[in-house]
Amino acid sequence: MQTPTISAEGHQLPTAIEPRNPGMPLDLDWVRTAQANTSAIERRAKTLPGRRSVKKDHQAAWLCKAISLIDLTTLSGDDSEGRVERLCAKARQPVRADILEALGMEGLTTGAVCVYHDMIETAVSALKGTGIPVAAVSTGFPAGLSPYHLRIAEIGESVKAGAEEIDIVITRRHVLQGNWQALYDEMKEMREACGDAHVKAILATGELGTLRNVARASLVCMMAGADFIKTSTGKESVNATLPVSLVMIRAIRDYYDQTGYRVGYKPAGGISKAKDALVYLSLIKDELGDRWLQPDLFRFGASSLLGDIERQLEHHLTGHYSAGYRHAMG
Ligand SMILES: O=C[C@H](O)COP(=O)(O)O
Repeated sequence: MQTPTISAEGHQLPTAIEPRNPGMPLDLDWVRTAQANTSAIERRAKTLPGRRSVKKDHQAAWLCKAISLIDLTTLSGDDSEGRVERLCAKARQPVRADILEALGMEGLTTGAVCVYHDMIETAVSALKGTGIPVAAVSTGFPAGLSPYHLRIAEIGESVKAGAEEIDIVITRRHVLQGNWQALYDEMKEMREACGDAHVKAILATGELGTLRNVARASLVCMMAGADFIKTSTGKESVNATLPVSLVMIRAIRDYYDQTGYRVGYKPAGGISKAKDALVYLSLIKDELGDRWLQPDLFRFGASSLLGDIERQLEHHLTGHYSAGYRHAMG
């Protein structure tokens, strides 16, 4: 991979902001013919971690790129204002100042901060003036089984509290029962409730049974206007995986080919190692191209990835990498 160019602000906004995905009528023929060749997908996914695709000279730049794409997350029952303020301080300055200075990356920030509704106001106030958006998980996260009208109302409350991005959870039952109309209607109403806020549709892929269901649910959510599709809440027993990512990324590519609209991708849950983040970036570059390696089209949902990236950047300056990282970097 070539060295990414990162602006002083750390946010690599595209020169021309494109229109958001407006969605389209539900196309059941397209949904029902969407397939996922499980064995081919799994074969390809197995080859990804071993690929040596980032040149050593470019390592630090790619790690900084990964930082700029993190939705720095805390989603715990014991979250407090103090914890969220510390998280926001980390989002504003993700890595030690001397490291950023040595790398010429002053001003680098994470892509966003992601919290529960109750912590939105704290996060908005801690991030004031930085341009870092607050994302809120919503709609009865993580199971999404609270009364429907309350799930819709929760979105409005979070937008009112200052969230610029809303991570909704879909009703898994609609996918498992093949009730694509119900999934479409739900997603569309949630999208509308977000108003100007961007909406990320969490599919909870670990609970959808098959890769084919993942492909179909991805398409339906995009048809209903999702700005991003996201793998997981981080609370399922299986969260982001490479096979699931391949299926979702290819659904995004098909949707772009058919409609001309770019939908973003957010793998989330269990991504905690710098070397894994680099595998994801390389996958996105291969399958979707450089345009998707921007914070408006790609995010990592992660609570502990930043710590490992910071360690690897420290080692970059001293020349001591961990074995796994060295292997991923080639
Ligand atoms: O959306 C983000 C995930 O909940 C974060 O999961 P994680 O704690 O495994 O990084």
